[in-house]
Amino acid sequence: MVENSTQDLLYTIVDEAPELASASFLPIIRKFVSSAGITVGTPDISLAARIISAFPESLTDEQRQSNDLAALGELVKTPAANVIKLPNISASVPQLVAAVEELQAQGYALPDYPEEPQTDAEKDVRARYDAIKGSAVNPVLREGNSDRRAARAVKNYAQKNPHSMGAWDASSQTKVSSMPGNDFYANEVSATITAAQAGVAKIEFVGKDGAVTVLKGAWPLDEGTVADATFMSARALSAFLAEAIEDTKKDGTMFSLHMKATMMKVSDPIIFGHAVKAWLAPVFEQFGDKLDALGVNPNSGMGDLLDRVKDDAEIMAAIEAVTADRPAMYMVDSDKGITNLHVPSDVIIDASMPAVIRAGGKGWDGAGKKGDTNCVIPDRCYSTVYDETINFFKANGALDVTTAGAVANVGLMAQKAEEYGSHPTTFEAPADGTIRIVLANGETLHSHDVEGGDIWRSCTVKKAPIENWIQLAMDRQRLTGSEAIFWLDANRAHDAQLIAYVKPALESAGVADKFQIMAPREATAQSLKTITAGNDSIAITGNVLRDYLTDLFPILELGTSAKMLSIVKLMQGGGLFETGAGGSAPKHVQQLVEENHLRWDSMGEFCALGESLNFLADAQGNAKAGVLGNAAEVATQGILDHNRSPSRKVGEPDNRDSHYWFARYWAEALAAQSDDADLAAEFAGVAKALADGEEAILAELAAVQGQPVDLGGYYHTDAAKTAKVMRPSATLNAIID
Ligand SMILES: NC(=O)C1=CN([C@@H]2O[C@H](COP(=O)(O)OP(=O)(O)OC[C@H]3O[C@@H](n4cnc5c(N)ncnc54)[C@H](OP(=O)(O)O)[C@@H]3O)[C@@H](O)[C@H]2O)C=CC1
Ligand SMILES: O=C(O)CCC(=O)C(=O)O
Ligand SMILES: [Mg+2]
Repeated sequence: MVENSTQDLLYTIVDEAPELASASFLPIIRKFVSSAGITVGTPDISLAARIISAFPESLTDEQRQSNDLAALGELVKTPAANVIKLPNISASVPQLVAAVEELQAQGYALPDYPEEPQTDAEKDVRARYDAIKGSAVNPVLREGNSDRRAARAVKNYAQKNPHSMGAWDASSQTKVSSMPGNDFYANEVSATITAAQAGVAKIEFVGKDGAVTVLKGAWPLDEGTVADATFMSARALSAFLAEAIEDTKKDGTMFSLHMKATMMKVSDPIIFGHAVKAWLAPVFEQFGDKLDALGVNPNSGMGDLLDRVKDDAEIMAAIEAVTADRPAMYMVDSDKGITNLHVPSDVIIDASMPAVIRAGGKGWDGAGKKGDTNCVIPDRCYSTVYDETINFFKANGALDVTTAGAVANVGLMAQKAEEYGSHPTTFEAPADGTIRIVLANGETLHSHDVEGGDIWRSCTVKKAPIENWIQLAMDRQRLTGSEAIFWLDANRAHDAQLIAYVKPALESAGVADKFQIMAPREATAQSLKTITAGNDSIAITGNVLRDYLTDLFPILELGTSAKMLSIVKLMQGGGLFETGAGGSAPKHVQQLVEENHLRWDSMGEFCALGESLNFLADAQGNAKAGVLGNAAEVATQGILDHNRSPSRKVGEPDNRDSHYWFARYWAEALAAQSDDADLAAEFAGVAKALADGEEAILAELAAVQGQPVDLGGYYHTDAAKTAKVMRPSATLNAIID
């Protein structure tokens, strides 16, 4: 990516819906910013590109691609970084395998994903694929803490144009179920590394026979790092899941499981696998050996399992019998029979729980019927947030969007903070024994007795990111004057260590009276009360709650997290501007392919673009960039004022129409400003052409909808075919190109 790193602005190439949107929007951006001499690079961090770049030796010269993610990971550690980052796929194993198969079918001689690697060569292939799996991009790029909030204009728009919300009533049977104990919450221990303890540590497993296996060596722990260890008992988890299924049946509700198998790529697929086994327990008991022989891995989900056993009538009959006896199950797509347990990447807690809550506590069952659901979230570290939210709405009714205030977030995220950085230090205990952290000085920091199958993990967060996060919180509070709450639980080992950083920092800055420290449950209740009264709150949280709350509150307040401003102030001075707080919306691609309508809302891209251009103006003293940035903000406002966001339904304006309008408002704002006469003169012509072409352009965009389209791939689409689909207006293209 030598070439990208010298560009003024980097706009990432990703996957699925946001990438389709880029096919239409990027040419517009390029045209506008080139007038200010701003160059745009496009580092490719898509799942397909990351796979391709990992196996150069298997590919032809033409097929090979550079490792743009690694280069970008270096760039974000420099003040020069100015990156607009769109959401990308964090792949589960079934998605990774599907992407590899698609590339193979396109002629890429990639190795298969080895399910059970035996030889050294297979182990090497597996290690390369494992590095691509799960949340492999965001932790690399997020070299700063997170500032996510709704721009004022976006919030005003939502209050004036409330989205639909399901009603909540006190008789709702929807609830959250979590383990009573022996989970990550119960077993957590934590310490802050002292100077005497700093150095290269290791994680060891000690068997009952005293034999020591190093699970992770060469593990540097710096002074000031908060280092935790905890585990979830596999036995307790299985018992809990079996009970939760029975309990759901008694309630007459539907069973749903909410977790983050993508970001927590080691622990959560295992937990997910336990749920698959619990659901089909009698089948696993009776046919365990056969299932093994067929290569069934419950962690990959029911979809993979069914695919492997479909020709075995006996097993299929047993599955049918168990299913008939189970409660209803929460569906991802009831029309297609895709259940909650189909693949670990379909139900992702940050998006899935808010969707249930926004709908008034409702999910959809296999018959396509709406109903109450038992939301199973095994671990208690954060489940209390959802439990409290549900209790609040049962007691108070749904949020009134027209008057509600906003919850912004300041999230501790930098340098692979906390749980989301823990996959290299998460292990399934190989047998009964002890797992311990041994420090450079020989001291044992933490030690747990475990049983085979228990999920043990260590999470760390470094000192500089913690201090930067507290500073960012103080800045945001000072700028807004809002209520500000550190969501930290004094009774949780990790949080207690953070509180030991937070309290003295606030006191020495003389602002302790401006902040509160509350456990997640209490903070949830307090924040909901605050926004219900029409006031704002800042949630200052760790990395997991950053993720969860920046979907939960925006989805309740704005109807979607796609409209969020999502700024990562890089610790070395650069800027990373994420677009919205949501994901890559696979359902939107499906709709485009079936009926050529893309309902993806680019509001996140619009907001990020304005921020990035204004950042560039400051960083490079490029006044023209500032003029473009201010005009982009006016255009964003125009989209809101004139209701130009995409509609959900085929035949109505979609994502492409919104890009036309954005270009038009952007050009008009540039023509109208008086800070830069050259830009005003140039864009007066563009604005006129766009206005004159309005009727033709909108007609050309509307004409293509309603028919299926071919993108030449899913994970690795054909660029020419995609451009053809996403840029169907010859009149618009003639103005832009
Ligand atoms: N920053 C990142 O890189 C992130 C990546 N991801 C990845 O994205 C994928 C999908 O994740 P998932 O949990 O399904 O979450 P998504 O946020 O992609 O989808 C959930 C739903 O939110 C709505 N939505 C999200 N974004 C938009 C948008 N811009 N415009 C309109 N509606 C939107 C859609 O609702 P509806 O269908 O009702 O229209 C969508 O189905 C996964 O691979 C995940 O790992 C997830 C989060 C962040
Ligand atoms: O990295 C991921 O897998 C998802 C990121 C995410 O959900 C978020 O940052 O909000
Ligand atoms: Mg998220």
